[in-house]
Amino acid sequence: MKPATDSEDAPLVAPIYDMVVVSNRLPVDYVGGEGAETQWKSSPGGLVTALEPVMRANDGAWVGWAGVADREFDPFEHDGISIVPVPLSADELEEYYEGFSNDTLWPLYHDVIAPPSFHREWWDAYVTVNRRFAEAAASVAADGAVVWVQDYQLQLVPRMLRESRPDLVIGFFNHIPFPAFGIYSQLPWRRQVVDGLLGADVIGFQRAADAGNFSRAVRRLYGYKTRGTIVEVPEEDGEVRHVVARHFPISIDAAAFEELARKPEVQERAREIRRSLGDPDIVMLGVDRLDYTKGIRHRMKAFGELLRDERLSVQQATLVQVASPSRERVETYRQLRDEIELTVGRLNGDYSTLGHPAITYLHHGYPRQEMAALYLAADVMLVTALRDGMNLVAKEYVASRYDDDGVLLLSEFTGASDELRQAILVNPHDIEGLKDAMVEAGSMPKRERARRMRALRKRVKENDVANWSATFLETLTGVGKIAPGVSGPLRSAVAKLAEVERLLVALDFDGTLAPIVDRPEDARATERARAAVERLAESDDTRIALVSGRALDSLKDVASPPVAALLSGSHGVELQLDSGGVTLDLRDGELTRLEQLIEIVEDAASAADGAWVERKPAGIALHTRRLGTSAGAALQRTARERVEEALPGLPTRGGKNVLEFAVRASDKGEAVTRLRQHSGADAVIYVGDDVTDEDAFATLESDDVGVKVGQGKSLAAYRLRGPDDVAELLEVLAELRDAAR
Ligand SMILES: O=P(O)(O)OC[C@H]1O[C@H](O[C@H]2O[C@H](CO)[C@@H](O)[C@H](O)[C@H]2O)[C@H](O)[C@@H](O)[C@@H]1O
Ligand SMILES: O=c1ccn([C@@H]2O[C@H](COP(=O)(O)OP(=O)(O)O)[C@@H](O)[C@H]2O)c(=O)[nH]1
Repeated sequence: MKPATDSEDAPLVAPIYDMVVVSNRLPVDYVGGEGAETQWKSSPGGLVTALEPVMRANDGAWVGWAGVADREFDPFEHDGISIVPVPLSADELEEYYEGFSNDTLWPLYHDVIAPPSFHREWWDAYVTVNRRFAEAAASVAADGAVVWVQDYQLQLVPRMLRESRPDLVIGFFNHIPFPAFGIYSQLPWRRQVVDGLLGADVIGFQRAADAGNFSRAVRRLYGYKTRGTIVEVPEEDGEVRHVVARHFPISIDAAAFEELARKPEVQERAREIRRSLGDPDIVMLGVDRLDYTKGIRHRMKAFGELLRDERLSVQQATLVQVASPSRERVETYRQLRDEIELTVGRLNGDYSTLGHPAITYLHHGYPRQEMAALYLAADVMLVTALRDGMNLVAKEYVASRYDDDGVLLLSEFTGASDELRQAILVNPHDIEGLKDAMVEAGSMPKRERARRMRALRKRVKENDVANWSATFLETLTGVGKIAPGVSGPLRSAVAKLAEVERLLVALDFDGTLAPIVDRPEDARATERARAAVERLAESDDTRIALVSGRALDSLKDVASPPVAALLSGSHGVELQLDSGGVTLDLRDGELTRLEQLIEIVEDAASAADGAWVERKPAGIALHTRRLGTSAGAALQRTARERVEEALPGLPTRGGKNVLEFAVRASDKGEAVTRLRQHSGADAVIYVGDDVTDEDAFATLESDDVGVKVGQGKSLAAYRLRGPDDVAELLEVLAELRDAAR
């Protein structure tokens, strides 16, 4: 690390970074001292744990607060990461961080476990500090850079950035829950906060339920339309901006944790920890920031009652509780510390014997290596949070247990419980249930422990932190390398989908089942894709639908779909459902417009060699693939201008080397909605490659799966490279569905 100095001049920054992360905390906190090595220590909490590997992999800048008031630091480099410190005064620290962030938003967003305080001067400080963070980010972001803002302390930054730097691509990730509207609506500044967030292009949440709560808040406070994961935000210029609000469950560097746990010195340390505890049969472990959301009191109460009722003894079982110091100047946290320490003292006084402590309480923050040793030493990991955005400790425990041993007891109020279903899931408010679960965990047979841990480990490895950031950033920018085949997370999503009773498999054709070719009439699905589609179409509980921009006749010619397939052509204008008929009938005005349209576009196309016009039942498509990029773009511009002049307001839509006009507005989203209704599907998987498929992705709901084929900005959560990988996906789906029956 280069030494950081107090700066006398303005900080040395330049707008050179293509990727900027902005979070309240930097990965290191300034802790004083003179030597370069002793001035900084790692920051607490899961946010830093998760983002550090992401930042190391991207050559970006990390903008944040250095953990100390009234000090300014020049930008510096730490462990390969460019750090841009933002200063906070002592008053701001009190009002923006301890006050509005941790005594207003934190309790409010965690279901008012503690009462939130609302103070107008705290809000003013929050606005001022958010503006400072936005300015700092803008000052280092290159033209068109990606800026990824983190967490509840900085919810106004996306809008502030969009206003000052419309060139930026802006993402936001909320690490904590987003509450139900009944709770959120208590916030006096509820409209400003939602507006601040809507400045982002993509807003990420930990759980689908959080994203749902946010969308509801948008509808209730602003009346904006939301479709699936999309919020339609009207802008001042009259345009409608699409903001994605969906869940991206965060994770850890699972391989790094396993590697740490496999080190002989870590294993020796784990044995040493057990010996120091008097070698009991069962070591129970809790690791948390000392926070009232973590349910530390509930777990101690349950453990104390088990000792009292002699369902456990201290010779048999001991509890190690790491409670790392957190937000110590906030009154609720001080009170909590007193209460916990009183409880520990009482329980130890009542139940400990020499050499057999009831509770070993450690009010310290430990380095990662010690954490890994603790995880290995623990037979039972207790995660009893009353509400927690994710809880990375649960995932770290699983990642460390390469021996397939250990039991995870996990609160259903953590984000982690959405994924870690093979844990013993508990409601920590139910003390009797919690006690039973603790006894069950302590006495679980080895074979059962191994079965559960294997399944948990598979899940954590499949969705690690690299996958989390890649998925978020791909949604944000549409770029990134797509790995070959069906990725682990997509496979997991499909496995979940395979279990629903009625499934709709909706597929685009060109570029998805069939490789793109120069002459549209030559397109054919690959043999493998066709076989997989036919296999899926054989069962009554799975409906196949082809959703194409092509006219229905042309689709039938090239796709030869299975008899049972539902069909949608001309971007949702034509539908062929089970009754066999095609729904489309143009009114007189539409027919006249269609004739005019054909004349204009055919005339424009006749001037360009290689241009090709396709007539559709309710429109026309101008294909420019054979013209080359600039000539194609010029022809499209001319056609667009001439149509706009003669038929103003006619719906148009650009695709890959194609420009389409329609006399009736419809899109693939409407088609999917109609197909969903018709098939009575409980869930939908939609796979498509073109920009016109984005309308379909926009209608998907939280239990659905959207798969974008190829590169490009997309609302879909998953990616595949091309038709061969689509075929593989459909084969996997067919197999899992057969297995689920
Ligand atoms: O910075 P502090 O005030 O000391 O607090 C530490 C961090 O705590 C919170 O962590 C959250 O993020 C984790 C990773 O996504 C997640 O697993 C956990 O459930 C959350 O509570 C907070 O959100 C961070 O901003 C703080 O830095
Ligand atoms: O003494 C400690 C206690 C916790 N942690 C780390 O802090 C993070 C806590 O993240 P979590 O999501 O569980 O909760 P948060 O504190 O962010 O609310 C995890 O990576 C822990 O390994 C740590 O390094 N040392």
